[in-house]
Amino acid sequence: MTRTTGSGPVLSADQLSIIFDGKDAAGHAVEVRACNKVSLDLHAGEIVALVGESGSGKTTLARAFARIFAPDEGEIRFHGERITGRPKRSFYRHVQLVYQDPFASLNSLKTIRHILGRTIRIHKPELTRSEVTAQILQLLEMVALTPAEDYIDRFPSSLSGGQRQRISIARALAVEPDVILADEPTSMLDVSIRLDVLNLLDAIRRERGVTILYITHDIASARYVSDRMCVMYSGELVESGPTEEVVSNPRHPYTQLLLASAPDPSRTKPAEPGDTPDVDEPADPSQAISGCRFNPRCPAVMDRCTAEKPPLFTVGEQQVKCWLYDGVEAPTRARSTDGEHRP
Ligand SMILES: Nc1ncnc2c1ncn2[C@@H]1O[C@H](COP(=O)(O)OP(=O)(O)OP(=O)(O)O)[C@@H](O)[C@H]1O
Repeated sequence: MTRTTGSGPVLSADQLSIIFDGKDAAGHAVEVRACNKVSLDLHAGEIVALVGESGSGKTTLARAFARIFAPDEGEIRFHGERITGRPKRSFYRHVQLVYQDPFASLNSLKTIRHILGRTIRIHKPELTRSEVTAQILQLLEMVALTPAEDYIDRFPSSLSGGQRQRISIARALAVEPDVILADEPTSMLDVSIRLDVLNLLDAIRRERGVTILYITHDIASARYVSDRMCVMYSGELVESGPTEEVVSNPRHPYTQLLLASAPDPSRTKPAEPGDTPDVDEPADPSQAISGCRFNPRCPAVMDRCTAEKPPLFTVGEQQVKCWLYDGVEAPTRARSTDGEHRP
Protein backbone atom coordinates (compact mmCIF):
# COMPACT_ATOMS: atom_id res chain seq x y z
CA MET A 1 0.00 0.00 0.00
CA THR A 2 1.53 3.28 -1.04
CA ARG A 3 1.12 6.63 0.57
CA THR A 4 -0.44 9.28 -1.61
CA THR A 5 -0.44 12.93 -0.78
CA GLY A 6 -3.50 15.12 -0.86
CA SER A 7 -5.72 17.18 1.35
CA GLY A 8 -8.16 14.42 2.23
CA PRO A 9 -8.10 12.36 5.40
CA VAL A 10 -5.19 10.01 6.07
CA LEU A 11 -7.35 7.36 7.66
CA SER A 12 -11.11 7.24 7.79
CA ALA A 13 -14.00 5.11 8.90
CA ASP A 14 -17.00 5.31 6.63
CA GLN A 15 -20.30 4.12 8.13
CA LEU A 16 -18.31 1.44 9.94
CA SER A 17 -20.04 -1.22 12.00
CA ILE A 18 -18.36 -3.94 14.06
CA ILE A 19 -20.84 -6.52 15.30
CA PHE A 20 -20.12 -9.18 17.93
CA ASP A 21 -22.22 -12.14 19.03
CA GLY A 22 -23.50 -11.48 22.51
CA LYS A 23 -26.24 -12.33 24.96
CA ASP A 24 -28.92 -10.10 26.44
CA ALA A 25 -29.81 -9.98 30.16
CA ALA A 26 -32.11 -13.01 29.69
CA GLY A 27 -29.31 -15.01 28.03
CA HIS A 28 -30.73 -14.82 24.49
CA ALA A 29 -28.32 -14.47 21.58
CA VAL A 30 -28.20 -10.89 20.32
CA GLU A 31 -25.91 -8.88 18.11
CA VAL A 32 -23.70 -6.40 19.91
CA ARG A 33 -23.06 -3.37 17.73
CA ALA A 34 -19.82 -2.29 19.42
CA CYS A 35 -19.47 0.25 16.58
CA ASN A 36 -22.60 1.28 14.76
CA LYS A 37 -22.29 3.20 11.48
CA VAL A 38 -19.37 5.30 12.66
CA SER A 39 -17.85 7.83 10.26
CA LEU A 40 -14.64 9.50 11.38
CA ASP A 41 -11.86 11.17 9.40
CA LEU A 42 -8.31 11.53 10.74
CA HIS A 43 -6.36 14.29 9.01
CA ALA A 44 -2.59 14.66 8.67
CA GLY A 45 -0.81 15.89 11.78
CA GLU A 46 -3.85 16.24 14.03
CA ILE A 47 -4.52 14.70 17.41
CA VAL A 48 -8.08 13.48 17.69
CA ALA A 49 -9.33 12.41 21.11
CA LEU A 50 -11.93 9.67 21.25
CA VAL A 51 -13.67 9.84 24.60
CA GLY A 52 -16.49 7.91 26.21
CA GLU A 53 -17.18 5.66 29.14
CA SER A 54 -16.27 2.00 29.41
CA GLY A 55 -17.99 -0.16 26.79
CA SER A 56 -18.77 2.72 24.44
CA GLY A 57 -16.76 1.10 21.63
CA LYS A 58 -13.55 3.15 21.61
CA THR A 59 -11.19 0.17 21.62
CA THR A 60 -13.27 -1.63 19.02
CA LEU A 61 -13.06 1.38 16.70
CA ALA A 62 -9.27 1.62 17.21
CA ARG A 63 -8.90 -2.09 16.49
CA ALA A 64 -10.99 -1.77 13.36
CA PHE A 65 -8.70 1.07 12.23
CA ALA A 66 -5.77 -1.24 13.01
CA ARG A 67 -7.40 -4.06 11.01
CA ILE A 68 -7.64 -6.38 14.01
CA PHE A 69 -11.40 -6.46 13.36
CA ALA A 70 -12.76 -6.50 9.82
CA PRO A 71 -15.75 -4.23 9.13
CA ASP A 72 -19.14 -5.94 9.22
CA GLU A 73 -20.59 -2.90 7.48
CA GLY A 74 -18.93 0.12 5.93
CA GLU A 75 -15.28 0.69 5.14
CA ILE A 76 -11.92 1.77 6.48
CA ARG A 77 -10.00 3.92 4.00
CA PHE A 78 -6.34 4.88 3.93
CA HIS A 79 -5.73 8.03 1.88
CA GLY A 80 -9.14 7.44 0.35
CA GLU A 81 -8.47 3.84 -0.72
CA ARG A 82 -10.46 0.93 0.69
CA ILE A 83 -8.15 -1.27 2.74
CA THR A 84 -10.21 -4.45 2.73
CA GLY A 85 -8.26 -7.15 0.92
CA ARG A 86 -5.01 -5.14 0.88
CA PRO A 87 -1.90 -6.69 2.43
CA LYS A 88 -1.68 -6.01 6.15
CA ARG A 89 2.10 -5.77 6.36
CA SER A 90 2.32 -2.73 4.10
CA PHE A 91 -0.61 -1.17 5.98
CA TYR A 92 1.26 -1.52 9.30
CA ARG A 93 4.11 0.41 7.75
CA HIS A 94 1.73 3.39 7.94
CA VAL A 95 -0.61 2.73 10.85
CA GLN A 96 0.53 1.58 14.28
CA LEU A 97 -1.36 0.74 17.47
CA VAL A 98 -0.02 1.56 20.95
CA TYR A 99 -1.70 -0.52 23.64
CA GLN A 100 -2.91 0.46 27.08
CA ASP A 101 -0.74 -1.99 29.01
CA PRO A 102 2.99 -1.44 28.55
CA PHE A 103 3.69 -4.50 30.73
CA ALA A 104 1.78 -6.94 28.53
CA SER A 105 2.64 -5.42 25.15
CA LEU A 106 6.44 -5.84 25.37
CA ASN A 107 8.22 -9.20 25.49
CA SER A 108 10.09 -9.02 28.78
CA LEU A 109 12.55 -11.76 27.70
CA LYS A 110 13.95 -9.63 24.85
CA THR A 111 16.20 -6.61 25.03
CA ILE A 112 15.15 -3.22 23.77
CA ARG A 113 17.71 -3.65 20.98
CA HIS A 114 15.87 -6.81 19.89
CA ILE A 115 12.35 -5.36 20.28
CA LEU A 116 13.01 -2.18 18.31
CA GLY A 117 15.54 -3.79 15.91
CA ARG A 118 13.05 -6.47 14.90
CA THR A 119 10.42 -3.90 13.92
CA ILE A 120 12.96 -1.82 12.01
CA ARG A 121 14.25 -4.88 10.13
CA ILE A 122 10.76 -6.08 9.17
CA HIS A 123 10.02 -2.75 7.55
CA LYS A 124 13.51 -1.93 6.30
CA PRO A 125 15.24 -5.25 5.58
CA GLU A 126 17.93 -3.48 3.55
CA LEU A 127 19.53 -1.82 6.59
CA THR A 128 22.87 -3.08 7.91
CA ARG A 129 23.33 -4.05 11.56
CA SER A 130 25.06 -0.75 12.40
CA GLU A 131 22.36 1.25 10.60
CA VAL A 132 19.70 -0.55 12.65
CA THR A 133 21.61 0.25 15.86
CA ALA A 134 21.84 3.90 14.85
CA GLN A 135 18.08 3.98 14.27
CA ILE A 136 17.37 2.36 17.64
CA LEU A 137 19.50 4.97 19.40
CA GLN A 138 17.73 7.74 17.50
CA LEU A 139 14.33 6.35 18.52
CA LEU A 140 15.35 6.12 22.17
CA GLU A 141 16.39 9.76 22.03
CA MET A 142 13.10 10.71 20.37
CA VAL A 143 11.18 9.18 23.28
CA ALA A 144 13.58 10.79 25.78
CA LEU A 145 15.18 7.61 27.09
CA THR A 146 18.65 9.11 27.30
CA PRO A 147 21.52 8.53 27.20
CA ALA A 148 20.21 6.02 24.67
CA GLU A 149 23.30 3.78 25.05
CA ASP A 150 22.27 3.15 28.65
CA TYR A 151 18.89 1.75 27.56
CA ILE A 152 19.54 -0.19 24.37
CA ASP A 153 20.65 -3.45 26.02
CA ARG A 154 18.22 -3.37 28.91
CA PHE A 155 15.19 -5.61 29.33
CA PRO A 156 11.69 -4.12 29.72
CA SER A 157 11.50 -5.70 33.18
CA SER A 158 14.14 -3.24 34.41
CA LEU A 159 12.06 -0.25 33.28
CA SER A 160 9.22 1.64 34.93
CA GLY A 161 5.72 1.65 33.40
CA GLY A 162 6.29 5.09 31.88
CA GLN A 163 9.62 4.01 30.37
CA ARG A 164 8.01 0.87 28.94
CA GLN A 165 5.25 2.95 27.38
CA ARG A 166 7.98 5.10 25.79
CA ILE A 167 9.47 1.89 24.32
CA SER A 168 6.02 0.95 22.97
CA ILE A 169 5.77 4.38 21.37
CA ALA A 170 9.33 4.06 20.00
CA ARG A 171 8.39 0.70 18.48
CA ALA A 172 5.38 2.33 16.81
CA LEU A 173 7.63 5.13 15.53
CA ALA A 174 10.20 2.62 14.21
CA VAL A 175 8.22 2.23 10.98
CA GLU A 176 7.87 6.00 10.51
CA PRO A 177 4.08 5.72 10.51
CA ASP A 178 1.52 8.23 9.30
CA VAL A 179 -0.90 7.34 12.08
CA ILE A 180 -0.57 6.16 15.68
CA LEU A 181 -3.67 4.76 17.36
CA ALA A 182 -3.00 5.23 21.07
CA ASP A 183 -5.52 3.23 23.13
CA GLU A 184 -5.54 4.63 26.67
CA PRO A 185 -1.73 4.93 26.61
CA THR A 186 -1.52 6.60 30.01
CA SER A 187 -4.27 4.92 32.01
CA MET A 188 -1.96 2.31 33.59
CA LEU A 189 0.77 4.82 34.41
CA ASP A 190 1.36 6.82 37.56
CA VAL A 191 -0.44 10.14 37.45
CA SER A 192 2.95 11.91 37.78
CA ILE A 193 4.22 10.59 34.44
CA ARG A 194 1.01 10.74 32.39
CA LEU A 195 1.71 14.29 31.36
CA ASP A 196 5.18 13.30 30.09
CA VAL A 197 3.63 10.70 27.78
CA LEU A 198 1.01 13.19 26.54
CA ASN A 199 3.77 15.72 25.86
CA LEU A 200 5.66 13.01 23.98
CA LEU A 201 2.62 12.34 21.75
CA ASP A 202 2.34 16.07 21.10
CA ALA A 203 6.05 16.27 20.19
CA ILE A 204 5.68 13.32 17.81
CA ARG A 205 2.83 15.09 16.07
CA ARG A 206 4.69 18.42 15.87
CA GLU A 207 8.11 17.08 14.88
CA ARG A 208 7.09 14.14 12.69
CA GLY A 209 3.64 15.19 11.50
CA VAL A 210 2.15 11.93 12.75
CA THR A 211 -1.64 11.78 13.04
CA ILE A 212 -2.70 10.50 16.45
CA LEU A 213 -5.98 9.00 17.60
CA TYR A 214 -5.87 9.34 21.38
CA ILE A 215 -8.40 7.14 23.17
CA THR A 216 -9.21 7.96 26.74
CA HIS A 217 -11.81 8.07 29.52
CA ASP A 218 -10.16 11.22 30.79
CA ILE A 219 -11.61 14.39 29.31
CA ALA A 220 -8.99 16.60 30.99
CA SER A 221 -6.12 14.81 29.22
CA ALA A 222 -8.08 14.83 25.96
CA ARG A 223 -8.54 18.57 26.35
CA TYR A 224 -4.84 19.01 27.09
CA VAL A 225 -3.52 17.22 24.04
CA SER A 226 -6.14 17.08 21.28
CA ASP A 227 -7.24 19.36 18.45
CA ARG A 228 -10.56 17.64 17.95
CA MET A 229 -12.71 15.67 20.30
CA CYS A 230 -15.11 12.88 19.38
CA VAL A 231 -17.51 11.53 21.96
CA MET A 232 -18.69 7.94 21.68
CA TYR A 233 -21.73 6.47 23.36
CA SER A 234 -22.95 2.89 23.02
CA GLY A 235 -21.16 2.28 19.72
CA GLU A 236 -22.05 5.62 18.12
CA LEU A 237 -20.30 8.95 17.70
CA VAL A 238 -22.68 11.39 19.34
CA GLU A 239 -20.66 14.60 19.18
CA SER A 240 -17.48 15.90 17.63
CA GLY A 241 -15.80 19.21 16.98
CA PRO A 242 -12.77 21.32 17.85
CA THR A 243 -11.76 20.30 21.38
CA GLU A 244 -12.20 23.71 22.97
CA GLU A 245 -15.65 24.09 21.41
CA VAL A 246 -16.80 20.69 22.65
CA VAL A 247 -15.40 21.25 26.14
CA SER A 248 -16.57 24.82 26.59
CA ASN A 249 -19.93 24.35 24.89
CA PRO A 250 -20.93 20.69 24.95
CA ARG A 251 -24.10 20.17 22.93
CA HIS A 252 -25.09 16.56 23.38
CA PRO A 253 -26.66 15.75 26.77
CA TYR A 254 -24.22 12.85 27.09
CA THR A 255 -21.20 15.10 26.52
CA GLN A 256 -22.64 17.48 29.12
CA LEU A 257 -22.92 14.56 31.53
CA LEU A 258 -19.36 13.42 30.84
CA LEU A 259 -17.99 16.90 31.40
CA ALA A 260 -20.05 17.46 34.52
CA SER A 261 -18.67 14.23 35.95
CA ALA A 262 -15.06 14.86 34.96
CA PRO A 263 -12.67 15.74 37.77
CA ASP A 264 -11.53 18.79 35.85
CA PRO A 265 -11.65 22.01 37.84
CA SER A 266 -11.32 24.11 34.68
CA ARG A 267 -14.52 22.79 33.15
CA THR A 268 -16.94 25.49 32.21
CA LYS A 269 -20.22 23.59 32.44
CA PRO A 270 -20.70 22.33 35.99
CA ALA A 271 -23.52 19.94 36.72
CA GLU A 272 -26.82 21.36 37.90
CA PRO A 273 -28.03 19.43 40.94
CA GLY A 274 -30.25 16.55 39.91
CA ASP A 275 -30.03 17.13 36.17
CA THR A 276 -27.65 14.36 35.27
CA PRO A 277 -27.96 10.61 35.55
CA ASP A 278 -25.15 8.52 36.98
CA VAL A 279 -22.20 8.37 34.60
CA ASP A 280 -21.05 5.12 36.19
CA GLU A 281 -24.06 3.35 34.74
CA PRO A 282 -22.45 2.11 31.52
CA ALA A 283 -24.36 1.76 28.27
CA ASP A 284 -24.99 -1.79 27.20
CA PRO A 285 -24.74 -2.14 23.41
CA SER A 286 -26.49 -5.53 23.56
CA GLN A 287 -29.64 -3.85 24.86
CA ALA A 288 -32.34 -3.12 22.26
CA ILE A 289 -33.27 0.58 22.45
CA SER A 290 -35.50 2.27 19.91
CA GLY A 291 -34.66 5.77 18.76
CA CYS A 292 -31.65 7.48 20.30
CA ARG A 293 -29.54 5.05 22.32
CA PHE A 294 -29.04 7.63 25.05
CA ASN A 295 -32.77 8.22 25.58
CA PRO A 296 -33.14 6.04 28.73
CA ARG A 297 -30.53 8.19 30.50
CA CYS A 298 -31.18 11.54 28.88
CA PRO A 299 -32.41 14.40 31.07
CA ALA A 300 -33.78 16.17 27.98
CA VAL A 301 -35.60 13.19 26.43
CA MET A 302 -38.58 13.99 24.16
CA ASP A 303 -41.18 11.70 22.56
CA ARG A 304 -39.31 11.80 19.28
CA CYS A 305 -36.13 10.47 20.92
CA THR A 306 -37.72 7.11 21.69
CA ALA A 307 -39.25 6.79 18.22
CA GLU A 308 -36.58 7.91 15.75
CA LYS A 309 -32.82 7.71 15.68
CA PRO A 310 -31.36 11.20 15.26
CA PRO A 311 -29.03 11.97 12.38
CA LEU A 312 -25.91 14.12 12.84
CA PHE A 313 -26.81 17.80 13.00
CA THR A 314 -24.21 20.51 12.38
CA VAL A 315 -24.26 23.18 15.06
CA GLY A 316 -21.56 25.78 14.51
CA GLU A 317 -18.34 23.78 14.30
CA GLN A 318 -19.81 20.81 16.12
CA GLN A 319 -21.65 17.76 14.86
CA VAL A 320 -24.24 16.45 17.26
CA LYS A 321 -26.42 13.36 17.06
CA CYS A 322 -29.38 14.69 19.02
CA TRP A 323 -32.92 15.79 18.14
CA LEU A 324 -32.49 18.91 20.30
CA TYR A 325 -30.58 20.40 17.36
CA ASP A 326 -33.09 19.71 14.62
CA GLY A 327 -33.51 23.05 12.88
CA VAL A 328 -31.32 24.89 15.37
CA GLU A 329 -29.09 27.48 13.79
CA ALA A 330 -25.84 28.32 15.57
CA PRO A 331 -23.27 30.91 14.56
CA THR A 332 -20.77 29.32 12.20
CA ARG A 333 -17.24 30.64 12.35
CA ALA A 334 -15.08 30.89 9.27
CA ARG A 335 -13.14 27.64 9.12
CA SER A 336 -12.22 25.46 6.20
CA THR A 337 -13.93 22.11 5.98
CA ASP A 338 -13.81 19.40 3.37
CA GLY A 339 -17.44 20.22 2.69
CA GLU A 340 -18.68 16.95 4.07
CA HIS A 341 -20.71 16.82 7.23
CA ARG A 342 -18.49 14.27 8.90
CA PRO A 343 -16.55 14.34 12.13
N1 LIG B 1 -14.68 -9.78 21.21
C1 LIG B 1 -15.85 -9.34 21.69
N2 LIG B 1 -16.94 -10.15 21.74
C2 LIG B 1 -18.13 -9.71 22.22
N3 LIG B 1 -18.35 -8.44 22.64
C3 LIG B 1 -17.30 -7.60 22.63
C4 LIG B 1 -16.00 -8.00 22.15
N4 LIG B 1 -15.15 -6.92 22.25
C5 LIG B 1 -15.90 -5.92 22.76
N5 LIG B 1 -17.18 -6.31 22.98
C6 LIG B 1 -18.26 -5.49 23.50
O1 LIG B 1 -18.34 -4.33 22.70
C7 LIG B 1 -18.63 -3.19 23.49
C8 LIG B 1 -17.57 -2.13 23.26
O2 LIG B 1 -16.35 -2.57 23.86
P1 LIG B 1 -15.00 -1.70 23.77
O3 LIG B 1 -13.93 -2.48 24.48
O4 LIG B 1 -14.75 -1.33 22.37
O5 LIG B 1 -15.39 -0.40 24.61
P2 LIG B 1 -14.43 0.72 25.19
O6 LIG B 1 -15.15 1.99 25.03
O7 LIG B 1 -13.07 0.62 24.60
O8 LIG B 1 -14.37 0.32 26.72
P3 LIG B 1 -13.11 0.33 27.72
O9 LIG B 1 -12.79 1.76 27.92
O10 LIG B 1 -13.64 -0.36 28.95
O11 LIG B 1 -12.02 -0.45 27.04
C9 LIG B 1 -18.72 -3.69 24.94
O12 LIG B 1 -20.07 -3.91 25.25
C10 LIG B 1 -17.97 -4.99 24.91
O13 LIG B 1 -18.46 -5.87 25.89
